[in-house]
Amino acid sequence: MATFALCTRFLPHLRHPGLYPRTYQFRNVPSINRAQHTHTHTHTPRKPTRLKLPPILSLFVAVSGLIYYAATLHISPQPKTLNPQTFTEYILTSKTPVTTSPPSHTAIFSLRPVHHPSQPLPFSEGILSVQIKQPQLQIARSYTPLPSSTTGEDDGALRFLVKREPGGEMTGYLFSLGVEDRLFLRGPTVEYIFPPAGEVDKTLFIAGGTGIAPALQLAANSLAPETEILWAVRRRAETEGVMADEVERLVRKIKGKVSVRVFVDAEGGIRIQDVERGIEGGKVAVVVSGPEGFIKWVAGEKVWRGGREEQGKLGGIIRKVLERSGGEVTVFKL
Ligand SMILES: Cc1cc2nc3c(=O)[nH]c(=O)nc-3n(C[C@H](O)[C@H](O)[C@H](O)COP(=O)(O)OP(=O)(O)OC[C@H]3O[C@@H](n4cnc5c(N)ncnc54)[C@H](O)[C@@H]3O)c2cc1C
Repeated sequence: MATFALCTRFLPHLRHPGLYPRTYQFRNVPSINRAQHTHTHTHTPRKPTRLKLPPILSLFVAVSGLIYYAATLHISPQPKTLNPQTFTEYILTSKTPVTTSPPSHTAIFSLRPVHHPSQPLPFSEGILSVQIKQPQLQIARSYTPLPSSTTGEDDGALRFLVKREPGGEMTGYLFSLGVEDRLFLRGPTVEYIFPPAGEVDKTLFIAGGTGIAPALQLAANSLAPETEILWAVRRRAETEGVMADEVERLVRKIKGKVSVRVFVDAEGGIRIQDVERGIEGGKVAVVVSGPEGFIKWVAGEKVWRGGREEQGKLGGIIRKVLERSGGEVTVFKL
């Protein structure tokens, strides 16, 4: 979430499917969190035996091989359902502004896949994002699916809370689309792996603006016994209308596990005491998500090193709180 200027140009020649064996990718996740399985396999080489074939039979074998190769080119097409390598087709089913009065800069986009997915997305692993393509400019940007609004069968539908950026290349395109228009998505990427059961007593999620989308996704799926969300917004209207419904629905669904507090900038925003109270008592995983400036103010800035975005030093309000009162805390900047 951190970089609103992040831009992924397509490099199709580097995206050979064989190079990406996973059905989803990981980003910004310390490798220590990932299970590594290595197998050692000993093998005694056998003496090679050479097969001698008559010339006519060799020709037959070669031609059959060519025919098989040509045929398999047609029977192994690109996957049709969401995958990290290729873009798959979705249809925009609705585009609902968060509020109409006053008109809001944010809207919830609902998408349905053209091809029914064979398996659900791994929401229980961690916070997932997917990329949406802007076909004219050949760019893609990441967006965070909101938790599912249905309790029935998973039909692969995805919903996104998107803020329209003035002059934004992708959001200008998204907001210009109409219902029934086609979009192209790839992913998912796991942006943050949930701590295993029993590892934390609570998650404190500090979200700015559309950073509420990963906060709700985490609250709906993580194993932490409690999630407290501090949601900072420029205008209260961003938390009303369909977003108020969204938050209320989740709070009802996972009763007692999640609380959401709204902080409006003009009314003072998030204060140091709010963060202090949030990390009191037990082991707390703090996750921060929102625009670059917000992340810097809350937890210090993320840094780019060797073409990769890294966590950077802990700073901002959280550092001040920990220096003042201590605490058993891990911090992750999305
Ligand atoms: C993992 C992840 C998840 C995300 N999830 C969401 C989500 O759920 N919802 C959401 O709304 N966003 C999300 N984002 C942000 C999203 O990916 C886009 O960055 C965002 O929508 C803006 O894209 P854009 O192409 O419209 O804007 P851009 O064209 O990238 O522009 C962004 C802003 O910068 C300004 N700008 C651009 N270039 C310059 C320049 N050279 N000089 C000065 N100003 C400039 C533009 O005017 C605009 O105001 C996520 C990002 C990440 C990395």
